[in-house]
Amino acid sequence: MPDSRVRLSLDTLDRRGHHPEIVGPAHDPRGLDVGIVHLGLGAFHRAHQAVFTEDALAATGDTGWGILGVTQRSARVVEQLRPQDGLYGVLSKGEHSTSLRVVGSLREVAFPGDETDAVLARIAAPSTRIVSLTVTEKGYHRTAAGSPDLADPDVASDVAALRAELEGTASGSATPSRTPIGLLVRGIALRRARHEAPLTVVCCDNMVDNGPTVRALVLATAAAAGPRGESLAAWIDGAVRFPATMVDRIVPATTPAHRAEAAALLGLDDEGLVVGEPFSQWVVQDDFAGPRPRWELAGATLTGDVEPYERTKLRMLNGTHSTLAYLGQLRGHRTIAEAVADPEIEALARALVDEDVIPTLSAPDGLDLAAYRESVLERFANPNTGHTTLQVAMDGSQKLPIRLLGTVADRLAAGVVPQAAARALAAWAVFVGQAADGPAPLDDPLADVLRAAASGAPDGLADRLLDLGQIFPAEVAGSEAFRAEVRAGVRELRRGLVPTS
Ligand SMILES: NC(=O)c1ccc[n+]([C@@H]2O[C@H](COP(=O)([O-])OP(=O)(O)OC[C@H]3O[C@@H](n4cnc5c(N)ncnc54)[C@H](O)[C@@H]3O)[C@@H](O)[C@H]2O)c1
Ligand SMILES: O=P(O)(O)OC[C@@H](O)[C@@H](O)[C@H](O)[C@H](O)CO
Repeated sequence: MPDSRVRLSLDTLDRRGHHPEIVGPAHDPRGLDVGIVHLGLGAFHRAHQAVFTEDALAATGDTGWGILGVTQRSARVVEQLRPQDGLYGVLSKGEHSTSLRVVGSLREVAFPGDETDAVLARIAAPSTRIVSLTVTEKGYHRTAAGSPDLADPDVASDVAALRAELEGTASGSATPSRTPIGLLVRGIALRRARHEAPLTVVCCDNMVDNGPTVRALVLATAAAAGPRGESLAAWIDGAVRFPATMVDRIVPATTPAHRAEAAALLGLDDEGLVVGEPFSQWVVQDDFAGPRPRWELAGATLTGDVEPYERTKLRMLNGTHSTLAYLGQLRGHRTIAEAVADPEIEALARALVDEDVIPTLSAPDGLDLAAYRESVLERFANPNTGHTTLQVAMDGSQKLPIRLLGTVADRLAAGVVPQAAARALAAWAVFVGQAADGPAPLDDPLADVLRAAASGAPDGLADRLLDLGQIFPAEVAGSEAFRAEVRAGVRELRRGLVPTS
């Protein structure tokens, strides 16, 4: 029996357990060169794009698509993965099955806090053809209008560094980058200065029009750096592509229990372990400036139009996920699986999908939306992922506009007041009110604003939150009928009922 105190690494890989449920890596990691720089080396990238990339490499024998993973908020992930030579396991937890695969496509890791020079050089390297991102919604540092938040000191620091680099006044080693978009634009500037090779930026965050959204942020950030920045923006406009994507796999935060389970299987400790459901889907707009991995050979869909997939997924899956998270929190359910097993919550989730969301969708490629709803609810019911309601509930100010408010705006424009969506927002409002009052921290970049809005007379809670222009667009906040529904939902929840429409 291998010693479970030994860490997974290239040197220890052949000491791993050989149970049938353990596979990988699908190729020899030592033979891979970096061709992708990934910004936001969280759990999701490791369980999703890195796995698709590894499978594509295994299918073609191509060795040019190893990944450099960049983590910007803290060096912790680098500390976990560098001693493991980038190797990590993905523990797949189905309702009735468990398997573990070791992934070897991640070849390098970096923390821009002290390695900005190295990351910029990698983005600029001719062998790099793709920069991908999963930095969470708040990682984009946008204003309510969607432009780069130039008043944010982190954004301002990257813009100042970019300006100095473009004007040749920067000296010594690079100013540490503090934002993903700043890092990306500075890397593209260096690439243009060195050889002008085209590049493709693949956003894999859950955002509406994620590719075009990142493109607009990149162009505006470049243009904010003075006349040379404007010239850079014009070059990017022609040389860099920003395909849209739809990404789907439920990947909860890894727990010590997951690590213990994987160590028992593998016979090696794995600090970089991630956990996911068996299901995985990736739809990518086939609009690349240069070569790309043959992800379609790994099961991805490369298509001309991602929008119907993206809208369906964000509104049906993510909108329902957030609804389950807030109602689940209010009714004491720790996990999403427990929340969806609560009949009253499930009834509201079904009403949300059937009455509010589906009328706003055109099914992609003939997808049966009722069957999709069932598959989503079934995935949520998987008790073995352990996805917590608290994790899904975090950052509501960033998620709700993407997941629910598009549905609300479309229904209001069609002359219908979406009652289930109003109840979902009421659940968020009561959750914010309770979190603001209680001992648990409110995990949201707008926590201070939310806390201020939550204080005051309880009867005005819904209206004070709906008045926040950073979250609610005028077409939603301006509907008195919709406000009345949200208020009614808050009153019912306060009486301890799950409101149903
Ligand atoms: N986990 C999932 O089930 C899942 C599924 C589909 C899509 N996604 C997308 O992937 C994103 C990341 O999910 P995850 O599970 O990897 O989360 P995670 O918490 O494991 O990782 C988050 C990553 O984002 C970076 N980040 C966060 N805030 C940042 C900031 N302000 N500036 C710079 N970087 C920042 C972190 O450094 C980290 O690399 C989600 O927000 C979502 O858009 C996740
Ligand atoms: O990852 P977040 O925190 O942005 O959102 C939490 C979940 O709703 C989300 O990650 C889903 O699990 C995912 O979108 C499924 O593909």
